Amino acid sequence: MVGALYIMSETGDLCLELFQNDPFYQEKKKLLNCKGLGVKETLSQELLNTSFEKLLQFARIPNLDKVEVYFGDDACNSEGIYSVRNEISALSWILSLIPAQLEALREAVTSRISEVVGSEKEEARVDDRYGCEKESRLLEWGQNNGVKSKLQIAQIDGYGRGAVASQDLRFGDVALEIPISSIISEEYVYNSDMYPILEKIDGMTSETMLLLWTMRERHNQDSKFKPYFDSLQEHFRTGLSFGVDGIMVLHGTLLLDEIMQAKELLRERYDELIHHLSNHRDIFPPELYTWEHYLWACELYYSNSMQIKFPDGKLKTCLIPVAGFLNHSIYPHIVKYGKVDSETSSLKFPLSRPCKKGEQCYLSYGNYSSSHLLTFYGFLPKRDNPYDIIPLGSSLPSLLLIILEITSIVLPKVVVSESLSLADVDEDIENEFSRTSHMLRGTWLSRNHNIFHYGLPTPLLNYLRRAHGLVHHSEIDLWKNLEVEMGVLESLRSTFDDMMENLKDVDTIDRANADWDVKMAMEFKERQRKIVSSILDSCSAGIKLVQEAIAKQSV
Ligand SMILES: C[S@@+](CC[C@H](N)C(=O)[O-])C[C@H]1O[C@@H](n2cnc3c(N)ncnc32)[C@H](O)[C@@H]1O
Repeated sequence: MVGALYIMSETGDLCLELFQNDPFYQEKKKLLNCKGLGVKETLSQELLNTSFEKLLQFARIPNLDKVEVYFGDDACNSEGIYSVRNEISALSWILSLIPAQLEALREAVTSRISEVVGSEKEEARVDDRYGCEKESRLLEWGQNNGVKSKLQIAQIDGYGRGAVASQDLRFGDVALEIPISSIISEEYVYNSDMYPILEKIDGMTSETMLLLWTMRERHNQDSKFKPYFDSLQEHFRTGLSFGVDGIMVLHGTLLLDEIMQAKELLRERYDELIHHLSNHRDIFPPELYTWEHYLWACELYYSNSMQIKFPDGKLKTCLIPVAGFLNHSIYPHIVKYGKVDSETSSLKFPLSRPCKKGEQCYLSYGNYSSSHLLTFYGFLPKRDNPYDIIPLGSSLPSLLLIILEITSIVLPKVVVSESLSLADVDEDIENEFSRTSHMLRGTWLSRNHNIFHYGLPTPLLNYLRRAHGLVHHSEIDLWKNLEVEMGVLESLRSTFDDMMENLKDVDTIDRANADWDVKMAMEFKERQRKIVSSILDSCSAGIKLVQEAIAKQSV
């Protein structure tokens, strides 16, 4: 629940409200205020059909996620759209809450959903040479086991297998429905001979039990899920399977450490598990529990499992036959799918935006960065990923060091607008993002490159200004302290200059003939370079703007 939208019974007016328990309540309140809106708004009954724009403006804000809140209004396009994801969430949120009697309004929202997406349509290039026999067998199994589908499975260029709409699908249509009985969940472990052994192992989680069950069940010729296991890939190509050459290419990126640490952790866990299972060879045959098989199962769960809420309220990690063919997109069709419908005892995948016959139907795996998608899913999104952020925290010690150095060498100089009391200042500081949650991303995603913005995120700039001793409350304070602005931009530029230096490739690799992991690592590094280079360009352009302003002031 991101906020409320309800009809007042006495007047029939529509009420909109941002909930106080929203984790970004203060930031969202500010964003609403910037648009001339309050945290509670009422749209009168008579004006309802004409005040659609106001309704949408409001609805976007409760539906912003952490990254969108952080980059704020600077990332909006000229029509006020923050992102396709946010726009779809806002529109489907409105649609899910406005009552049937407001027919004209419902129609306006539905038609806007199709418009948002109109520009994001992607043709699926189906590779007809691939027979899809295993996939057809799984679909047939699905049909016999109560799966209802409006999707076809095909081999799609650049995606492996994928799901294509077999008819025009509209907002709200259920593309896929899977009965609970066809979902692989922890229940199968509890009913197996493994459970009495596994439950006695300290720290054993239901996820690990299910993983160990899967490793054996995959080879069971009589398994209820045989067509599903047969349809899975022999090898997953995720970051966890990167070879030495691929890893070497990642030198200079934060991803290198992430992958190395993830692999080390998995190896440690495997060694511990094997130690426990070695006394039960009849139930855990050693040939099925090798490191290679364990890594395969981990990659299967990372790239194919879903977290599903069951009617008992429990969140369970599941493997979902047929739904496992849905690929991810930054502009997904299916966003809300994580809850079993207790009336039908099935999991439904409804559309949040239309999908035409023949188009690939995409799911949202989550708002993940490309480094996460590469490590755990083994792909990079086709287009710019707005979640490709460079976090400023423990993973970026050099920048933090500079920030801390700045804090300790510059004498605190507090600039407060006359009209503000000290209490206002404290509240303002507390409401900012905490030091550890600052981030940067490609500055081409911002439309504000003016002085004091530079395409860089405002919360970070404000944090750095404060580290330079400047607490400001209006642009006038910034104009009066242009030397602080200069210091902020120069320290950022110097940090990212170092980062760029580390991202340079030492050797030239023959990309066309390189292995899959080397190619992917090169592509990832190239994207990192593009982001860092845009930050450097913004710093340089900003420094020029500030220099010009200083020169003008001194005339
Ligand atoms: C749940 S499966 C989807 C079906 C998968 N394509 C297959 O052939 O089995 C997830 C895997 O699909 C691939 N995938 C998902 N989304 C993708 C995308 N946008 N681009 C490329 N590959 C994608 C990745 O290999 C990922 O690990």
